Amino acid sequence: MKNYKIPTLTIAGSDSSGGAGVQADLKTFSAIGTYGMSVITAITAQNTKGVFMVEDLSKEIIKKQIEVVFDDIRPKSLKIGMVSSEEIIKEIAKTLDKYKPENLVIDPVMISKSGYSLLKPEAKQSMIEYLIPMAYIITPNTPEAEEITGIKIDNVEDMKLAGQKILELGPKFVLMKGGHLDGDAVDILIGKDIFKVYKSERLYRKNTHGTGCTLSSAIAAHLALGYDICESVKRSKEYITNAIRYSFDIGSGVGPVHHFYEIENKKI
Ligand SMILES: Nc1ncnc2c1ncn2[C@@H]1O[C@H](COP(=O)(O)OP(=O)(O)OP(=O)(O)O)[C@@H](O)[C@H]1O
Ligand SMILES: Cc1ncc(CO)c(N)n1
Repeated sequence: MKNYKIPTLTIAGSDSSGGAGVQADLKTFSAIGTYGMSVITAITAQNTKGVFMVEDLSKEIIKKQIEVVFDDIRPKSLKIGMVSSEEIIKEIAKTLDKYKPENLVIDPVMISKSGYSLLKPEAKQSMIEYLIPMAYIITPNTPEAEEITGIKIDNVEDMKLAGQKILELGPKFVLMKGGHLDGDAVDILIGKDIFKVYKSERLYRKNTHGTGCTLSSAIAAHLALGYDICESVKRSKEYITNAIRYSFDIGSGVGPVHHFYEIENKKI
């Protein structure tokens, strides 16, 4: 059930076109029905056609945003999206370590759909070392899982293998996203005693900007509302599938998914 007074937080980059990053996260929190807050790590000059410029914020202002939010409105869940440099990753890990947050969802953002690198290559190792072990759940797509594990992923069997290897890095759960493979959109949830497959039909849509951001923030919102991990992933998978189903043309490139499909399709 929605509860707009339950605080959820995103720590991520800003997408000026509103389809991905912090903007997608806040829309998702609102659509699922929680109170959304944001710590911005970087500004991207981005639209539906691509990413044109990126500027990181200083580690000092990132740290301060986290501290003032936690000291005043402790989130019930949070997600981490774009964190581009080693310096920023270390600062976030150090700052969060003080607060021992529950329900930390990590979306290990590396490359935008349009091919722009959002994580500096040399920062990958610090993400593996400092951030991934803190995660309650991490949600890599297949190229990200390949980068993290070195395993080439061509099918569901490879996804399972890579997922197990990521689990050994320390997160409680791994959700391997299969959106980049052919056929049905199959995601796999792996934990010490959990193995679950979430399958949806593949939707042939042009407008898929922000799918990964939206799924991870939907999981964070559902966890904050008190659903367990399996139910949170199930509901979030349904949400992203419908958001893709009702995605729409805005701008001339890859448009956004529809965060508020439920409201728009409801007869008033
Ligand atoms: N064409 C599709 N039809 C149905 N579901 C899809 C499709 N593409 C992706 N998904 C689902 O959307 C969710 C996000 O997966 P995806 O692999 O696209 O994430 P991502 O690559 O991290 O996204 P982004 O490019 O925004 O970073 C997953 O649940 C995936 O199965
Ligand atoms: C700011 C931002 N974060 C994440 C993504 C996902 O690819 C994006 N395109 N932009």
